Amino acid sequence: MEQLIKRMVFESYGVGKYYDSHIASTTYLLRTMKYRIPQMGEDNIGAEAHTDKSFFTILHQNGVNGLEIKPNGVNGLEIKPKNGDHWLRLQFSPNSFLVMAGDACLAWSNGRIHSATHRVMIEGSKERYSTALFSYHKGIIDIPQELVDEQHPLRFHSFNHYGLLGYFSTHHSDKMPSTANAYCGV
Ligand SMILES: O=C(O)CCC(=O)C(=O)O
Ligand SMILES: [Fe+2]
Repeated sequence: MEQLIKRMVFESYGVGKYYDSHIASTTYLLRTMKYRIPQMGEDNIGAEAHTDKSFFTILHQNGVNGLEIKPNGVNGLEIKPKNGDHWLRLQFSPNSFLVMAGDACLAWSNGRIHSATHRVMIEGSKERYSTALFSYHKGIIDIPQELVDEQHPLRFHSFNHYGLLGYFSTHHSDKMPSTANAYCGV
């Protein structure tokens, strides 16, 4: 599924010729999460607000909602609100998968594909389970020159995806909302 979506994205941006070499260097991490019901006195934050550092994340959940997306700054999606400072709770059926762009995709696309800020809030009386497939890239990710033009001046330099992960693990803080900008922003 990740590869199919990547092919669709690459082809829709007219850069399908880079797809094969990109896939050849793609790596994956599969992680399952259990969010238990908060005990008395605990807050209900399952995962703090963040953007993923992956290229893509594909999420599946056990029918218990809780994932919330901050629509602030989303371009071109119909969910753009007048006041972008609230959280949208996602409701997706137990047999669906959610595909989200991460910071590597944001940089690769020269800022055209948004990596949404999201968090997990646990409410109700059912434990939540989710499984996430994160895709990464071995080696350097180049920004396709076709995605740079007068309306979209170069925003990111070529970058090492594992380098971005390392940078995030040593530098992240609430005051630095975009790891991609800090690590490889122009
Ligand atoms: O459990 C979820 O739905 C999301 C988890 C998540 O955002 C993450 O692991 O990066
Ligand atoms: Fe995430």
